Amino acid sequence: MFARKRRPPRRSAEALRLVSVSKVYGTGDGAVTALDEVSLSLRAGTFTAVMGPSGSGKSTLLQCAAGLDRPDRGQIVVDGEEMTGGGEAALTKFRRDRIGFVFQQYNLLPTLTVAENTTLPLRLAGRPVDQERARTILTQVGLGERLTHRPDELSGGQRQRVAIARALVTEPSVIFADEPTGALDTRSAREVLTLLRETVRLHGRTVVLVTHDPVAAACADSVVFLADGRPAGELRAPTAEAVAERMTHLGDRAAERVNHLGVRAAARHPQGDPLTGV
Ligand SMILES: Nc1ncnc2c1ncn2[C@@H]1O[C@H](COP(=O)(O)OP(=O)(O)OP(=O)(O)O)[C@@H](O)[C@H]1O
Repeated sequence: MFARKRRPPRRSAEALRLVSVSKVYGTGDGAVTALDEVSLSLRAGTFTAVMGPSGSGKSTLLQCAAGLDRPDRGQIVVDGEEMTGGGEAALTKFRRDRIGFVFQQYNLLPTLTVAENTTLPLRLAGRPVDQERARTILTQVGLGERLTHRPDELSGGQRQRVAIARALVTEPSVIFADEPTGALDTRSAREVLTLLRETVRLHGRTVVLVTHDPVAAACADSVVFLADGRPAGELRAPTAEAVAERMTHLGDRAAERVNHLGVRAAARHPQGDPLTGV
C-alpha cells in the first residue's frame, strides 16, 4: 500500500552493507575508536536491532550508516549503491532519496501541521507531494483524524507515529530508528514498535533500530551486538530474556576490561592516578 510509482521498487536483495567501517573521534592520546572495522550485511525487508553497552558505538554506527556522519575508513552500500565517497551535496541527495529517520525526540517542526511534517522530506527533496498518499500513510499509522494538528497538540506516541509516517513517505531503502521508544510510556512504545514491524512485514521496508531495551530489540528479526566498536555476535529470532542475558555478558566483559585497565593504570601510577588520585 506504501508503493510509489515514481521510483522502482528495491533493486538489491541486500539493503545495507558496511565494509570495514572505522570511525575515530579525536587525535593522539585522546583518540577514541568508536567503530573498529565493522562489517555488516542486512537483507532487504528485515528488521534488525543494534544493541551494546553504553559507549559501544551504536549511535556512531547509525550516524555513519545513515549518512549523517562520515566514517574515516570503509564503505557503506545502501540498496546496492555506495554512499561513501561523494561530496556533501551528493550525500544529502543520497540520504533524502534512500534513508528514513526516526529519532527519540521526534524532530518534528512545531509550526507545521501533521500533514506538512509528513510531506516535508518530499518538499526538501524537490519531489512532487502527493497529499492523498500522505493522508493514506497517516491513516495507516492511526492519525487520519489529526492531519491539521500541530505537534504540541499530540501525545508523545502520536508524535512518534508522525515521525514514522514522515520516514515512510519517501519510500526509503532503509529506515534508521534511534531509541524511538526511549521517551514513550509502555503502551505507546508497544504501538510504535508494532508500527515499525508492520513497515517491514507488510510493506517490505528495512528497519535498523538502535535501542537499550531488550523488549524493543526482541521485536526485531535479529539483534546485532556491538562491544568496543566491534561486532560482538548476533541473535536471531530474539527473545527479551535472551537479549538481556547477552547484554549482561557484554556488560560483564566491559566491566572486566575497565578493571583490567584500572589495574594496569594502578601499576603505572603506584601512588594512584596523577589526575584523579585514585
Ligand atoms: N563527537 C564525539 N567526540 C568524541 N568522542 C565521541 C563522540 N561521539 C561519540 N564518542 C565516543 O565514541 C564512543 C562510541 O560512542 P557512541 O555514542 O556511538 O556509543 P553508544 O553505544 O551509542 O553509547 P550510548 O548507549 O551511551 O548512547 C564512546 O566512547 C563515545 O564517548
